[in-house]
Amino acid sequence: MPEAIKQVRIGDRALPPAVKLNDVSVVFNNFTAVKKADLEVPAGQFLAIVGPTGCGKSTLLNVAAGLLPPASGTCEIFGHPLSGINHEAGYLFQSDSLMPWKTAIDNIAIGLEIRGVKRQDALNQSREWLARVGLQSFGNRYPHQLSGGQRKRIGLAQVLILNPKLILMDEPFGPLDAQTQVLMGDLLLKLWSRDRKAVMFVTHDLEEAITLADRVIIISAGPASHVKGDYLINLPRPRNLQEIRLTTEFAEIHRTLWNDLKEEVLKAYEQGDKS
Ligand SMILES: Nc1ncnc2c1ncn2[C@@H]1O[C@H](COP(=O)(O)OP(=O)(O)OP(=O)(O)O)[C@@H](O)[C@H]1O
Repeated sequence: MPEAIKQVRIGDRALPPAVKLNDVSVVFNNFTAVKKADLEVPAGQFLAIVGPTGCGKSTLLNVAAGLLPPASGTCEIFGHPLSGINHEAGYLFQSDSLMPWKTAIDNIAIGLEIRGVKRQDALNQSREWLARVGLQSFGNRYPHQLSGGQRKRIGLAQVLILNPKLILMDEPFGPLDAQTQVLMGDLLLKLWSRDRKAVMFVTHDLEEAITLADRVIIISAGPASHVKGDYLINLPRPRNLQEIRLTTEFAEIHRTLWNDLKEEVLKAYEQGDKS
């Protein structure tokens, strides 16, 4: 196994993890989507979850978000059992969550206003976030007047302005073209490295997972998915996502993880052929 990765042992850390899934199973009607999954995300860790289509990546994220109660097993957030919505978490999903009738600056400010922050203070903070995501001169535009990548940047600011202790992302850059995906990844890492919140980042893209994350877990093909592989990624930070893909270390990590993932992808295809 290359030096830049190593297998992770779960359960030997001192601080309460941001997320701890213990023996979690999720059942939809009679279909067991996830079976007895164990997973810890330590505070401050950027964790990427990869696996073949339909393996249960979003399901695990939805359990951590408190949107989906497990049929059995437990979910703890920073050491406390989760019941109902996870209020420590901010979410960024594949689809835009911007309000079409509000300008960019108002879309970013809305979460603070809902929390009772005075409008002027919320707008001032929103302006700072517009600058951080490189859109300072786009504050008065409505979502339909922005590109897909610009809308994503507003969405990112909308989440981060609320300063969540945990960030949950479900293929957030999936709909973007390849170049914009890389630029968004660089921006995400730049913002994340300021205060290193815990992140659960779901993606089907192994390259994206390795370049962004401190740790990558591989989920087995469904049904009854579980955590199959768990790897720490010791690539140096700060990272330039375009350049890091060209390194020997990246190639070695990719080869190792792909060997693990490939089998599950093939299983998922076979199951798809039979259905
Ligand atoms: N509400 C639901 N009712 C019934 N089955 C569901 C429901 N939500 C998800 N599933 C099933 O559970 C399994 C896991 O779904 P999930 O969306 O978590 O997979 P995923 O790994 O995120 O997939 P993808 O990469 O394609 O987005 C799939 O077989 C899916 O069809």
